Amino acid sequence: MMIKLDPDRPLDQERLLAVMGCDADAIIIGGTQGITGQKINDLWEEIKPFPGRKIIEITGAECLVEDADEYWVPIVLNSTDPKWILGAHAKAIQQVNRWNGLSLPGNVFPVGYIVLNPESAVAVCTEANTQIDDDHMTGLAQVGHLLFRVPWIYIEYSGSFGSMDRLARLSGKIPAIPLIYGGGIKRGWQAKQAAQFARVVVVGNLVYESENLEADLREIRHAVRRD
Ligand SMILES: CC(C)=CCC/C(C)=C/CC/C(C)=C/CC/C(C)=C/CC/C(C)=C/CC/C(C)=C/CC/C(C)=C/COP(=O)(O)OP(=O)(O)O
Ligand SMILES: O=P(O)(O)OC[C@@H](O)CO
Repeated sequence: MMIKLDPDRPLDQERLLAVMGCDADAIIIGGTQGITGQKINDLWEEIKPFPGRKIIEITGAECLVEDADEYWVPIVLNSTDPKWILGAHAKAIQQVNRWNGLSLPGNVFPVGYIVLNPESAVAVCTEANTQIDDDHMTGLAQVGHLLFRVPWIYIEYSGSFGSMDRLARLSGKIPAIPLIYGGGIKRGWQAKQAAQFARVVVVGNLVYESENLEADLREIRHAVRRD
């Protein structure tokens, strides 16, 4: 289980402690809307003192904070606008080159998103084609992982619990491709289903909406535990 924190949403101390104490495999900082360097920095400073793996999802040059364990760079494989596949990246990397020379640190990894909830901000922002059929989705995952060598394919239903039948069919066709699932995980049974087909399950909105976050995260953690 990984937890995605949104720099654009306030997180009180109690929630922060529940997140940092729930034995997540990693904490990801990332989001689509209202992201500024200041907000990323503020959240980073809050989570930095805690042990555990911390990942920054880079959606622009302003997201660069130092000392993260990993930096994930999203590529929206089903975007209809090349900007979100490589255009924004080409611009941002030139800016990074100016600060950091021509090489990228070894802990920067692309992540191939397939965005499937048409109502989500990320689908709207990237003009994702969310109406793809199973074969198309499989092809995108294969191109991402086998051809572009993207280490992770992220099945993104952000804001809604997605189709586990689809996820099962996808993972059945391409069992060797490491999948991340995110979207609408609120209960243990949902996380357990998703974890049957995806190596990583991501929890997002629940962090801000749960009325008993510590217990909810414990339930989800327990549901996805593989040992
Ligand atoms: C020294 C040092 C720190 C070095 C680091 C160097 C480094 C990391 C260099 C990277 C350089 C590089 C190539 C950067 C590219 C940056 C860039 C412009 C990427 C574009 C990313 C992209 C496709 C963005 C659009 C889509 C998007 C926002 C994806 C984010 C992930 C996502 C699905 C979020 C969902 O958010 P959420 O808010 O939960 O959901 P809603 O949709 O409901 O809002
Ligand atoms: O906020 P939720 O719907 O849990 O989604 C989590 C994550 O996949 C968002 O990128």
